[in-house]
Amino acid sequence: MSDAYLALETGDVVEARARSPGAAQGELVFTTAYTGYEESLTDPSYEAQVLTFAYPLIGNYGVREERFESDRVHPSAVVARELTDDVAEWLESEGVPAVDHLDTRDLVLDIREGGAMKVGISAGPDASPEEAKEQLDGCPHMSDITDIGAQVSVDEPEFHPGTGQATEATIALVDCGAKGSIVDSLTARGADVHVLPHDATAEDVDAVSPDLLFVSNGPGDPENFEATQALVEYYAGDLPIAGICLGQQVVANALGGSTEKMEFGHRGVNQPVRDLRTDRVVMTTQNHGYTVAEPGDLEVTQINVNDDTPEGLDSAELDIITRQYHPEAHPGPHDSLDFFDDVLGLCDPDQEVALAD
Ligand SMILES: NC(=O)CC[C@H](N)C(=O)O
Repeated sequence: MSDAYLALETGDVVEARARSPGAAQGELVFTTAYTGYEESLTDPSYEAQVLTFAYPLIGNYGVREERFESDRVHPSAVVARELTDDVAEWLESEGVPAVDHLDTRDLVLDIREGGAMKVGISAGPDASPEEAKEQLDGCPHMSDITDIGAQVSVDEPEFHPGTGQATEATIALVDCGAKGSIVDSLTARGADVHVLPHDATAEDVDAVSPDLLFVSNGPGDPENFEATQALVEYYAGDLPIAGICLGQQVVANALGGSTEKMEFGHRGVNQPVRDLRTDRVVMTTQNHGYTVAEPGDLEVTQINVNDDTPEGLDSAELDIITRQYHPEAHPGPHDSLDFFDDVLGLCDPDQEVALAD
């Protein structure tokens, strides 16, 4: 007998095995990543989503805290063909429902055909299809979760001193749900990083006298990060600006561009990206469900090889550089780590960074 149920927006109820009990709701998405499950599960960008792993076995190299991207698990529930005991016990200790022993190939095809959809989950000894359907009925649309930034951002500024030697830059990093690896990539190159709340004001930014404003990754609809967008509007042209993933989207929205929801997004560790200036293709890690539709004052410098969506935006005039993918990704690939050298180059008036106009 099954002890877990997933109620989908298609009307189907899928039976599964409970590995961590509880009821949950969220936007059902899938990642094709075959490695990096600890990083994915602690990535704040997965807040309010139910993460399905397309790769069939998750947990085969254990659970180690030093690989975490934040201090908690962010998906509201986890779905896989087979979860190891290590991962199931970790998710149970975090109170995050998890299910396995279902055909995740079918689920991924449902998402590919129907788009990212809402799901309700009921798992454990008292689980029922009715409870799963109640969860589904109560699940909000991702774009309606207007306070999602507050759920993942620091409440107070935090300071992370540089550990490397390459630069003496000071960065104001607006935390919209930042992955630890972004801060680490900057401090490892010597930058002092002030992590500021998502709703930081210009006074908060001025208080740390930064050389550059950095907008982090984060969950949900970029249009719900109004305070962060206002900061970018305020500083554009006066301070160099960089961003990753949600950061790219917020920067585009601030500079006359627009964003839109994708059908099922890009989530995986082998997304090919072409640089339009060099024709070089790099492999990238991605996790996003929205995309820049119009780049506004920025120029599209990199595109996704699969669907031509913007992956990199620049402005030489405004000293802005953003990426839709994750150059900092662990365990990799690390093809695009030089992004951070370009970002820090923008802080140094003696350094030439070749940006598109
Ligand atoms: N990783 C991210 O920053 C994701 C950005 C945004 N929440 C999206 O899904 O598109």
